[in-house]
Amino acid sequence: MTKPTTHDLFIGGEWSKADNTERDTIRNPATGDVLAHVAVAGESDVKRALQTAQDAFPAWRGLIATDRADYLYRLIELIRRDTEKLARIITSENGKPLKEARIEVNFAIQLIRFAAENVRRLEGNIIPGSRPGEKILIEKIPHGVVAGISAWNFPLALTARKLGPALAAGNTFVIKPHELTPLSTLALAELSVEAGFPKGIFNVVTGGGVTVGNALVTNPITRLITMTGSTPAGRKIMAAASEGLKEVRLELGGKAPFIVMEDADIDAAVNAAVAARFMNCGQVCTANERTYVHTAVYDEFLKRLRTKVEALKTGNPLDEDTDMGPKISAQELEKVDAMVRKAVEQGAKVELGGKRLTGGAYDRGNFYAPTLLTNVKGDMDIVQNEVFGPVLSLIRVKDFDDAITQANNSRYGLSAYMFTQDLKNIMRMTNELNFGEIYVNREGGEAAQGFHHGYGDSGIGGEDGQYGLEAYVDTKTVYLNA
Ligand SMILES: NC(=O)C1=CN([C@@H]2O[C@H](COP(=O)(O)OP(=O)(O)OC[C@H]3O[C@@H](n4cnc5c(N)ncnc54)[C@H](O)[C@@H]3O)[C@@H](O)[C@H]2O)C=CC1
Ligand SMILES: O=C(O)[C@@H](O)[C@@H]1OC[C@H](O)[C@H]1O
Repeated sequence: MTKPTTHDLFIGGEWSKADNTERDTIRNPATGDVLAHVAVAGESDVKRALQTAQDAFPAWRGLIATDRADYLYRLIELIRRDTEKLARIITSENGKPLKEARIEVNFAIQLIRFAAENVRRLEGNIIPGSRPGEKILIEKIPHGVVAGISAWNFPLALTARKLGPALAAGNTFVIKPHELTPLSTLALAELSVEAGFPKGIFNVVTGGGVTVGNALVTNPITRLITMTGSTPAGRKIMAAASEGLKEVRLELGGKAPFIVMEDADIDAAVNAAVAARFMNCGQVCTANERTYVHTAVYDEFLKRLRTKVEALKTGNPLDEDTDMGPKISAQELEKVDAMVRKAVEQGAKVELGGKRLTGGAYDRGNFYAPTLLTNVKGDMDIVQNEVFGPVLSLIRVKDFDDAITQANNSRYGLSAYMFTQDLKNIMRMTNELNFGEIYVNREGGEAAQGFHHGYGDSGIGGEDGQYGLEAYVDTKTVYLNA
């Protein structure tokens, strides 16, 4: 076991002690080992970080877009150089297998790269004026100080997803990583120094949501809040932001349906269903939370699915052949277990797993068995509430209309999946499924150039791609006369 590290806040391009001496203990969810002791910001520290970002704003916005992009390209090079180190930090703090952590580092690079490449395309408009000779210009301008609040499931990529467009567009940025997984964001801060970032454009304040997060949201300096996390926390943030009439972008939970029709390529569908459910121990907002299979292929699908789930190797996430690591925390583990118990009470059948993994190294971490439930019905709690864990619920549907009706019966609206070869079904599903991101004949995984956006309880705003980048700018209209 390596010695725990100690971390201060990152304000004004340097490490800065919090005004109090309190520290959060960060633990490895696979072993329980203490990884680090991290500063807990107080309200005065949050104010200081925001003021520093505010002071850095005029010079940063004054740079031409390509100069701002060049700083981001320098950061990207350093992230690429340190891929292995960053991946190991992600795996230690979050518990995802190292092979997935490497993918996350690359995704972080792609997200920042898209922002750097496309900031020159933040184009405005010139509109004919309402007086002779007049031109009306609508230009895109940065908001000012952007506050990021992120989740623990993709600790580096979620920071990158917000930092890239915020900075590229000329804003300055303060982020609060999740209190369970601040270490990869702090490592990114270290790299920003090496990249020569101007002081104050990127700041990190660590600590809890109700304290540090709320102080970021309510401070008048903050103009835009971009958050990833749970629906209840998103609601609170939106309510708190309303007082200052601030813009919010909230990327919240999901309850993706995964539809398999009778003409689907069954092997491809099974592989994708498993990837979309068990990646990151099921802790993904786009995860396959409800698998709807046409009755004509249900038995065959179940047979092949069972083989695939049984083969998943759960264990030490640092081992190259591990498929699934632990849940992030004991609390999350208990939540999932309680949901499975409730499903069984309501009539579900446990085909595989359905319990915490114990014995040997499992006793030290938050390990849950890859779980397969059948006899699941649409009105069960497990079909309505986000599991965010390694539990695949299989539901039989009688036909296409039944699949669409059941899939749409959710208060969430982020992602949906469908497997079918029939173009008519595909056309109908893409029209009728009430979800912001639909994967046809493939597993999930957003592209940096796409748009990651959900309806209903899944949030408001959206991120990534050109639409996501546009969220980080405001407009200014100029009536131009000589
Ligand atoms: N959209 C997604 O991808 C994610 C969804 N979740 C869902 O949320 C559930 C609970 O996870 P949590 O860690 O408890 O999520 P959470 O929503 O409490 O935390 C997300 C972020 O919001 C901050 N936060 C919480 N309350 C706040 C407040 N009142 N004001 C300002 N900031 C606040 C937290 O400190 C953290 O940085 C999971 O089981 C899962 O269902 C969790 C992580 C990511
Ligand atoms: O928070 C989530 O789970 C999603 O936004 C997630 O972030 C990076 C992954 O690629 C997404 O699915």
